[in-house]
Amino acid sequence: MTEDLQRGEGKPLRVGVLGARGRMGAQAVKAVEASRDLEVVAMVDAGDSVFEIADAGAEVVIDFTHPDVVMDNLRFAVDRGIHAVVGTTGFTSARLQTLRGWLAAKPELGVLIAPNFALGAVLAMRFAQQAARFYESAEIIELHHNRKADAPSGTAAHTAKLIGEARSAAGLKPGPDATTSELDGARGAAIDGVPVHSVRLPGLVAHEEILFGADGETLTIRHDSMDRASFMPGVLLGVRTVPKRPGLTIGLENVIEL
Ligand SMILES: NC(=O)C1=CN([C@@H]2O[C@H](COP(=O)(O)OP(=O)(O)OC[C@H]3O[C@@H](n4cnc5c(N)ncnc54)[C@H](O)[C@@H]3O)[C@@H](O)[C@H]2O)C=CC1
Ligand SMILES: O=C(O)C1=N[C@H](C(=O)O)C[C@H](O)C1
Repeated sequence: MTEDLQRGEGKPLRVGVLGARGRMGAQAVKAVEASRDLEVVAMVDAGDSVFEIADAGAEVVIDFTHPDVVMDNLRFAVDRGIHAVVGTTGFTSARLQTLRGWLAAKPELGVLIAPNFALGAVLAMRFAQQAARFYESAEIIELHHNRKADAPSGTAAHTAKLIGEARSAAGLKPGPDATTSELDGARGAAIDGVPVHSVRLPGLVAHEEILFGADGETLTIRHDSMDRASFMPGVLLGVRTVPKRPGLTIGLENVIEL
């Protein structure tokens, strides 16, 4: 059965891409264009008018832009009743609260925010969440290309939050750590009690290592995206699913149902 028939409409879903000339946006445009059941109707980047998205009749918008502009983009999409699939980072709990408020006025609308669209990264986060209750001590190292705008990565921040929540649910506190003298930044940034270390190097794409330690053993969970192609199946799944998922969904794991 073709994807068109699966949608039961025979008409491709109309997609607008924000950040269309960026590293991720450009790949997303290609991936959507290669899908028979989807159609790119607007490509918008910095300096273009966001109104092009609405004027073109986009039903879903994909956002891979910048943490500084993503909330304005979402405000625009929600106001105009356009579903959104968001890969851009920078979602604090205050931002998510604001977004939930906007969506309350549009109960039919779906917004999916995924810290990472790569299947392996989603699995790594899930495995880390499962391991967290068995280990008091955990640290994260995230490694990315040197053009990345933000640190730590959205994926690392989300992973740390999942570990923190799993530990609290199990009644665990962060494990003993005798280091009392340190150069600023040497132990990374603490997120929910988990130290997160960021590496930026040309040659890298997107990588994460989650390390757990206990007496006499360590457990390392590692994921590597060597190519941005790794994100595209997740992005396409998000685009096809979001019109059927009203409200705010955070994390691709809720769409794949691991
Ligand atoms: N969730 C995921 O799986 C992934 C998320 N990301 C995130 O996606 C975001 C973008 O990453 P890259 O593509 O590597 O960055 P990039 O810098 O290559 O692309 C961003 C693009 O957005 C454009 N832009 C800036 N302001 C805009 C606006 N107001 N309207 C439309 N376009 C605008 C820029 O001109 C640029 O072309 C980052 O936050 C990054 O962390 C990146 C890879 C995977
Ligand atoms: O900027 C990137 O490249 C990536 N950003 C996302 C993040 O911050 O977690 C996802 C992935 O790590 C690639």
